[in-house]
Amino acid sequence: MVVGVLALQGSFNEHIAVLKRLGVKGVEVRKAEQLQNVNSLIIPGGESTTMAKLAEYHNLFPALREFVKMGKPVWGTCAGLIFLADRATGQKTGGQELVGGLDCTVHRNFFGSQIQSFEADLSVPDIAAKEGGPPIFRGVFIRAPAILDVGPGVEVLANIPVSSDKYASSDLSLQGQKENSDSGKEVIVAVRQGNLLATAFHPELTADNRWHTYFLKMTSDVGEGALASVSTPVDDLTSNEQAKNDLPIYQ
Ligand SMILES: NC(=O)CC[C@H](N)C(=O)O
Repeated sequence: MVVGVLALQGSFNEHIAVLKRLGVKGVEVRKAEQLQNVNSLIIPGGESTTMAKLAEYHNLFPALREFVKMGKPVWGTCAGLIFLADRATGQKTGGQELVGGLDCTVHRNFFGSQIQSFEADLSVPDIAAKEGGPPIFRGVFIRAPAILDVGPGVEVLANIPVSSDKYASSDLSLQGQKENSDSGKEVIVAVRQGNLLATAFHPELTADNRWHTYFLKMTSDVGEGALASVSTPVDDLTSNEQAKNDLPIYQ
């Protein structure tokens, strides 16, 4: 199994490091033809406008769309989620080209600027049921997007509560979003739609491999034969501070 990681900009090295930890070959993808040699693709976090400009420059969009249409597994983290969304709000003037395929509306900078980045515990029972370990996952949100609405074919994997002022200023109140049990408001931060997986946060910056092992199983389900044994150590689920400190500052 070979997993491609779009390597135009952003945290592609961190994803490749996790794949290596799991004994899987991760290859940097910068050209359309390289997509022919990978079973699945991770689109990393970074800065989606910059990434889109680079993808346009390298004429990657047609090949990326084709890859999605062929039913190959694609996982977008953060800026990668924005890439996969059919609809985006909060874009820079003129917007940006998207790969699309994921029936949802994403708000590019829902949680605010760089200094409003944060970490939070997320309840993701579906992934824990498949990958083992506790139902709580650490979410590292760096200038993160959020999903404002999803189509009927999209499975919501994780939500996060948001303050009522944030909620009121985001047009969500107009869209009849779900209220959680404490009668607070919440937004969607992880989804799956068939071959597409998307997270608004950065699992590659934690020591918890379960999002990656889940994606590798999506890859082996589609690809050739059984997945080489992939371990899921769940004894140390703390954030990888070093990896986070090494991240470039997104603008
Ligand atoms: N960490 C990230 O990938 C941030 C994404 C950023 N909000 C963007 O628009 O691209």
